[in-house]
Amino acid sequence: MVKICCIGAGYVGGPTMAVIAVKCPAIEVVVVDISKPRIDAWNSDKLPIYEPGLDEVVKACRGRNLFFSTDVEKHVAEADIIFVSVNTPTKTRGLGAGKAADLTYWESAARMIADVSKSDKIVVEKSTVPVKTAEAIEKILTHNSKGINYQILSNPEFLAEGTAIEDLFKPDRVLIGGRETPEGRKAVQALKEVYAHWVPEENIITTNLWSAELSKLAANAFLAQRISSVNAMSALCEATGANVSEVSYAIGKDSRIGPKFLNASVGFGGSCFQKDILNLVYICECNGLPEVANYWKQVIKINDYQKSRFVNRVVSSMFNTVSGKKVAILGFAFKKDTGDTRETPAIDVCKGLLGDKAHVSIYDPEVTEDQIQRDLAMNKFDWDHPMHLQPTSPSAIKQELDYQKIFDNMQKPAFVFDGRNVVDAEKLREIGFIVYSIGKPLDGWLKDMPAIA
Ligand SMILES: NC(=O)c1ccc[n+]([C@@H]2O[C@H](COP(=O)([O-])OP(=O)(O)OC[C@H]3O[C@@H](n4cnc5c(N)ncnc54)[C@H](O)[C@@H]3O)[C@@H](O)[C@H]2O)c1
Ligand SMILES: O=c1ccn([C@@H]2O[C@H](COP(=O)(O)OP(=O)(O)O[C@H]3O[C@H](CO)[C@@H](O)[C@H](O)[C@H]3O)[C@@H](O)[C@H]2O)c(=O)[nH]1
Repeated sequence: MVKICCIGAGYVGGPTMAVIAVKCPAIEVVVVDISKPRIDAWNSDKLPIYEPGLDEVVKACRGRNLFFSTDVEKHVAEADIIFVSVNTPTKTRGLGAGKAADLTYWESAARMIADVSKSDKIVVEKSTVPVKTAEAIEKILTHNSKGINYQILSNPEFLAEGTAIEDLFKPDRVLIGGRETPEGRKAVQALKEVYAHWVPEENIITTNLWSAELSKLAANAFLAQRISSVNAMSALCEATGANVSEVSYAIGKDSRIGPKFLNASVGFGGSCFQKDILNLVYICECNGLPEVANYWKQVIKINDYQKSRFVNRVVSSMFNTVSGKKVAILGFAFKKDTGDTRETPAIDVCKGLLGDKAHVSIYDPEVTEDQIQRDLAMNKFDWDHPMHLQPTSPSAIKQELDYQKIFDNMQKPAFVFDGRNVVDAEKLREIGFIVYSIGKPLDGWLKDMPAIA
């Protein structure tokens, strides 16, 4: 029986391994993590992450050929294929701080693999890493190899949160990069055979290591760039009376552009886009390509602009101050169908409003109050380190929450600011609200109160 061990039981490690286990009953899959609470949760009825369809998949194979354990070394030693799916956050200090990927967790996983292995291993990079990381990992492993043969593969993950199970069941493509040597090709083939249990062969792409590593960063950069492009248009729409939804629809009908990822928003969030673009920018700078670095940096600048433009719109429309005013925030995670708050634009919006002394009440059905408190107290980039390294919840910014706000109970004029273009603006206007929708023709009130980002 082939044995797979995945280091890192997070948003990627948990769902990807559960899907491998359910699709390959003859393979034993063990997911290991240094975080005991996380592993306990994977072994309980309340899984540590919320993803539609995940519960069913885990229940179908947990205890059969899918296991979750903190006994990291034992399972790594026994495995034939080791996936490494640990976090690769943005560095907060030292060389490349604020841009480069922090490979501390990756390096310690690699050193541990070198320490405990007694048989040949295929080591798969599942985490998103800078180009050439495989070379560094190879050095760590072979330097301490004790005659063991290691093959490093890059197999980046393209799942999106909220649709992880759907994406894993039917991936647009699976990408596997490996060394162009006989041993490298054999390792690529072994991993290909795992995916071939359910992914059509033509959707499994094989490349060299560096192409696979770079393709992951490039895919995220292209996706984020589309959002920044449409968000940049949304500002122009507001200034001209055009409607961004109509513009998106019209351009998306061009088959060369396509309709997806053209929804204007308060800005993209999530643990990947910003981190991976910053990483790309850093790699460009390190390779003496400042023009290319600046090009991609602009995607993040527009995203920051969009978030502050939204806050400024809120503040300016309420007579240039929200001090003492009650603002209800509906939704805090970075997108629907997830409880993940990493880099959610809601943090920037709430911090902007709190900075102007608003009284903020926040509700999200998938996010705990404790998590929201922690997010609003944390410094930029600190969120993507394992939970046990994060500060515990403070009480300083705790405010009374009130979910009962309806028009009749609100002070007038009453406002709704829609950062996702999800409310029925016309209906709300009929009730009497002043409504701001990103990139849509402005209500008279908002036109008279120009917001400067
Ligand atoms: N979240 C996504 O949607 C997504 C999608 C594609 C790729 N990625 C990439 O996948 C990687 C993991 O992302 P994630 O969202 O799953 O992160 P995560 O923080 O949810 O999970 C990472 C886990 O690794 C564990 N860990 C860290 N060091 C360890 C060690 N030495 N030994 C054992 N366990 C260790 C942590 O405790 C944590 O539980 C990142 O590189 C990310 O960029 C994420
Ligand atoms: O038209 C759109 C589409 C998305 N978003 C926002 O963009 C962010 C990211 O959304 P999405 O890409 O759906 O979720 P992620 O889980 O961050 O997935 C991205 O990041 C993952 C981690 O690398 C990759 O694996 C996925 O392919 C890539 O889509 C969210 O805040 C969305 O609200 C928009 O504002 N407008």
